[in-house]
Amino acid sequence: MWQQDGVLVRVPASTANLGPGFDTLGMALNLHLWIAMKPAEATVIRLHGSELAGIPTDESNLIYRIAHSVFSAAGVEGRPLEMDVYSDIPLTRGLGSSASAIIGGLYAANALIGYPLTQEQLFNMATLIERHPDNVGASLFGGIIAAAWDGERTEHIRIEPHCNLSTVVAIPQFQLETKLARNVLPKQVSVADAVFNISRSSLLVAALCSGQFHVIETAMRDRLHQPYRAPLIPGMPRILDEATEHGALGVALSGAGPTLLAFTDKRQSSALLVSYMKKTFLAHGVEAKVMEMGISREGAVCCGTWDNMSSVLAARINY
Ligand SMILES: Nc1ncnc2c1ncn2[C@@H]1O[C@H](COP(=O)(O)OP(=O)(O)OP(=O)(O)O)[C@@H](O)[C@H]1O
Ligand SMILES: N[C@@H](CCO)C(=O)O
Repeated sequence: MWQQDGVLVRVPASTANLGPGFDTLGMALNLHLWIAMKPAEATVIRLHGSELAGIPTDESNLIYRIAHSVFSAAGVEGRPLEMDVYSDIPLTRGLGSSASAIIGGLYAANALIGYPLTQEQLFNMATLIERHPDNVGASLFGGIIAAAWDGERTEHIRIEPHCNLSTVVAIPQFQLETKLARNVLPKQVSVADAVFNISRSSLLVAALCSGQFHVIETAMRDRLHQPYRAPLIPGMPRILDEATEHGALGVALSGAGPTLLAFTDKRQSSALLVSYMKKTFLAHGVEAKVMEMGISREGAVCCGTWDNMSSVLAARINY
């Protein structure tokens, strides 16, 4: 049952909420985490690239612990693992790094023992760990995900992204932990704010399904989390107000932030938007990497065996 040659798994980053769909909407992005995993005599974890600084390389490693939860859920006796991990996804920026690690650990371990668990089981396990289904759903299934979680089970529908839809992301150089950005949220909201978000979120899903881009500006507005998180991110209110004047279809905080994500139409240049977001963040004292980023239609995939990791590393960091 164990794949002795090991597995190589690739998982996309993700953006959550898309404005009004707090803890509900997620979308996969073209930035990736790679995990090579195989059974070994003793545990060895090697991290590659500059994005994983500070992540533990002993058995407290999140991916390692998650892999063992799969063996236990599948009724398989756990074994030590040799793992190589490389990531393009910056940590604690609102691009779903923790969700990609959770999905990567679940998916790689399940592949390593011959796929005893279904995708739905992996999704339920991932949501239980992350406590909301938006990022993990997007990383697992790719595309755009609308999901609901009742504390045990998740239901989701995957929406195929429209062929003309793309994004620009502005990634500030500072970190913001999701835990901190959730702690600033109110415990209760008004009916007026709840209705505001339900209407925008419904409109956004309809727009994404039907390709009616003209409503995205209105449909990405939010009153449940962005106003409370804005003081943590200098420049955010101005960019949310003005980005559509510079070519964005709509704009929102990506996940818990600090990254901002704008939807764009591929048929139009996004150069003006990129320079506007960069300059505006800078005017508020924030260095940010701003770039066009495609939507990943593919979720987590097994893309080879252990040996194939060397070519991933050679291509990504010139080993
Ligand atoms: N590849 C990885 N391996 C192990 N742990 C990871 C990995 N990627 C992320 N993590 C853990 O997840 C933490 C970041 O999670 P956090 O939820 O704060 O941010 P995020 O997932 O990047 O952002 P968001 O949830 O807003 O999209 C890291 O500090 C680290 O503990
Ligand atoms: N929906 C989550 C995404 C970040 O993990 C939030 O906004 O807190």
